[in-house]
Amino acid sequence: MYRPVNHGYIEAIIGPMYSGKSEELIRRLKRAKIAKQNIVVFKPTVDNRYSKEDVVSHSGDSIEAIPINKSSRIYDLIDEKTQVVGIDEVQFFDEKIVDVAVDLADKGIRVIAAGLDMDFRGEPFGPTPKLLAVAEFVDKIQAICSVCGHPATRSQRLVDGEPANYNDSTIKVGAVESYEARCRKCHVVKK
Ligand SMILES: Nc1ncnc2c1ncn2[C@@H]1O[C@H](COP(=O)(O)OP(=O)(O)O)[C@@H](O)[C@H]1O
Ligand SMILES: Cc1cn([C@H]2C[C@H](O)[C@@H](COP(=O)(O)O)O2)c(=O)[nH]c1=O
Ligand SMILES: [Zn+2]
Repeated sequence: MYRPVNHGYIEAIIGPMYSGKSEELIRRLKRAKIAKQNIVVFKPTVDNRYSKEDVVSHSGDSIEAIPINKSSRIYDLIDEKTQVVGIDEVQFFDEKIVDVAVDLADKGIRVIAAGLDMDFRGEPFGPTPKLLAVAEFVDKIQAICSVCGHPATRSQRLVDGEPANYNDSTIKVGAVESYEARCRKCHVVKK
């Protein structure tokens, strides 16, 4: 039977909240498992929303993951048998996550990273833009705008039901109580 040799590359799955990034990450990782690939999945410790240990989508799909607070920890937690590395919420990692992803791909590992491309202001979020530049494959996916039903590319942060202020802190873990998916036209940031 034909078995391809390991060939490393970086796959990025990006888009706003609720666009299906985690679902797609989980789908690819579960298929890699079916192919008997050795996988290790990471998430940032700050993301304790649905679970501390698992990657969990808004629709309830999940896969076991290792929470870490520093990208270099990945080296301690993989071994020579690791063939696929999954990373969720990549926007929350330090900038070194890009070098780690490149290094793993150079070593023949398939790296699949999912995360927000933009913060609630509609501005590039953390290390995601750099990761896109070095990725072989980028899937930018959309949610459904909660206002008009068109494809949503932005994450609307709401504070007491009102659009958040531009000067709010960038990181605020949350889901439906604080965020909606919106299109460019319906996205509002108070300045
Ligand atoms: N506005 C929306 N647009 C699309 N899907 C939504 C929306 N609100 C909730 N969902 C749900 O979110 C799921 C995607 O969740 P998830 O993979 O966790 O997204 P992401 O990781 O991009 O935030 C969809 O399959 C759907 O069930
Ligand atoms: C837009 C935006 C989001 N966040 C947080 C909110 C959630 O905890 C995650 C995104 O999760 P998802 O899997 O993509 O739904 O990020 C934030 O901290 N700051 C922001 O600007
Ligand atoms: Zn809209």
